[in-house]
Amino acid sequence: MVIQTNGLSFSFGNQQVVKSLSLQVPAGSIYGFLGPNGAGKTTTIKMLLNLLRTGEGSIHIFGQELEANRISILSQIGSLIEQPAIYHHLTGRENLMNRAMLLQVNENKVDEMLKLVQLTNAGGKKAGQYSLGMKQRLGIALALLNDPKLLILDEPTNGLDPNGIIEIRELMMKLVANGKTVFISSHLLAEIEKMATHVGIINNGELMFQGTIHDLQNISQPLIHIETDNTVDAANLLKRHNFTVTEIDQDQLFVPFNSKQQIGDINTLLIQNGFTVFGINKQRKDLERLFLDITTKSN
Ligand SMILES: Nc1ncnc2c1ncn2[C@@H]1O[C@H](COP(=O)(O)OP(=O)(O)OP(=O)(O)O)[C@@H](O)[C@H]1O
Repeated sequence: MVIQTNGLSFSFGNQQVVKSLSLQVPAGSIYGFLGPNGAGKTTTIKMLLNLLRTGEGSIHIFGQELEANRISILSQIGSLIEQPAIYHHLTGRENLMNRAMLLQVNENKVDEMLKLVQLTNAGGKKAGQYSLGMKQRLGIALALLNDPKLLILDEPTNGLDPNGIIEIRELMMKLVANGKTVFISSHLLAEIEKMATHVGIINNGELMFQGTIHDLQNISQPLIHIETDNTVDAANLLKRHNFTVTEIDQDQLFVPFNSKQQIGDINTLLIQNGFTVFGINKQRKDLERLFLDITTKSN
């Protein structure tokens, strides 16, 4: 394991914001650390980077205890938390040159990094004029300059447009293909699902799920959302025809999605039985619904 925590906890005053977290991040993974705002992601990340002192529990990175091996461990981690530390009056290339000199990294590495994050053409432009996505990529290039084995990124896609998100995703995949391990936090399930190999889900400081992306897909199966003129009767009809109805309220009901054909079959069945179908469509589970499933399944 590249990161392994055991019973990791942290409190701000008497508010416990991280509760007995046991994270397992395998080498070569893109580990998506998923949770709503305020769940405790940034606090956890700060502990992993030794920016906050661990309350209780232990952190091992690269198989070594963090506090006792702080310098050697941190020198092999690249990180980006909150805003990237960029000088806006310098060009992207100058920002990298600056850091390269500090770290005594060969200048060649600067151009290599610009290329990796697709900023070669914009390298001569002032970083203050970069879009948010370009700034994030420059921040990642800065974090990668000393060739770390592990990259820890806190919500790197926050505020990015869809293109910016795709660029970050592609970059993560490239990094992992080059043998790195990436730990990336987000509050968006859809975003994490598209790039992660492993996922940890945190809510109110507690780890609610940890596993491979396939394990997650098993519990985050999409749903068919159906709106008709009589929800209760429609649900009963579907149940009589062996469809599972997972949720029902006044205006809508949900059936687990299996195939497009199944949507057509349900539509036909409802119409043939005299129902008016206002809407029928495939829907991904949002984080709240997923939490609900995880908690009901583990009870
Ligand atoms: N310096 C601080 N002092 C007191 N409470 C704090 C401090 N920093 C964070 N908290 C609280 O700790 C909890 C967890 O915050 P944290 O920033 O770790 O969550 P997060 O999952 O990263 O959320 P976000 O995505 O909104 O940053 C929140 O309730 C937050 O208000």
